[in-house]
Amino acid sequence: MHYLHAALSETLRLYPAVPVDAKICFSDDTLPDGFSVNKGDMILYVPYAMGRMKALWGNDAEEFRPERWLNENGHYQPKSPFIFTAFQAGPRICLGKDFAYRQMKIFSMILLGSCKFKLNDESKPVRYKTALTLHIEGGLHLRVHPRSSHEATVNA
Ligand code: HEM
Repeated sequence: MHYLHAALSETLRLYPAVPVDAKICFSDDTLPDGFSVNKGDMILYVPYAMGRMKALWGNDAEEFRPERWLNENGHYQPKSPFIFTAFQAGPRICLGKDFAYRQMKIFSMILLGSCKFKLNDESKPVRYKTALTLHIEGGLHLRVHPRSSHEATVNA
């Protein structure tokens, strides 16, 4: 379960469901790095870009590597929500975060435990379309094969 939690976090790090998020300043302020903002300014933070920054994730930032979330005992280690911003951070952090992880785990276990998924066309690159939420351009076309009962038991 630790590895699955890590794999889901790694997926959201590289492909955050909310890739860009806007805020409006309520008052004039100075950010921690000295940058000044004025009342009414719109500020954007970009989880899609932050999830790929080498300064935050190291030189392998663009690699899908769930192990980066695990300690030496294979236990999941959460990152600061100010670094892993897929669910936002601070007092307005996503209220459904734990519920979302639970849903994703239940779906992954049921689907991956009973079926194998392959891209319909391995030669066709999967492209993303950034909008309010992250979409796959044209959808993701898959071939789904049921696992044999033996495989399902071994992998359970
Ligand atoms: C992978 C799934 C999800 C992701 C990536 C996600 C991400 C986010 C983000 C980025 C925000 C901040 C939006 C903003 O204020 O600008 C947010 C807010 C929120 N989310 Fe989620 N969310 C997910 C699933 C859910 C689920 C399943 C629920 C409810 C069951 C939920 C309930 C909420 C609520 C109520 C807020 C508003 C919190 C507030 O403004 O105080 N989310 N979410």
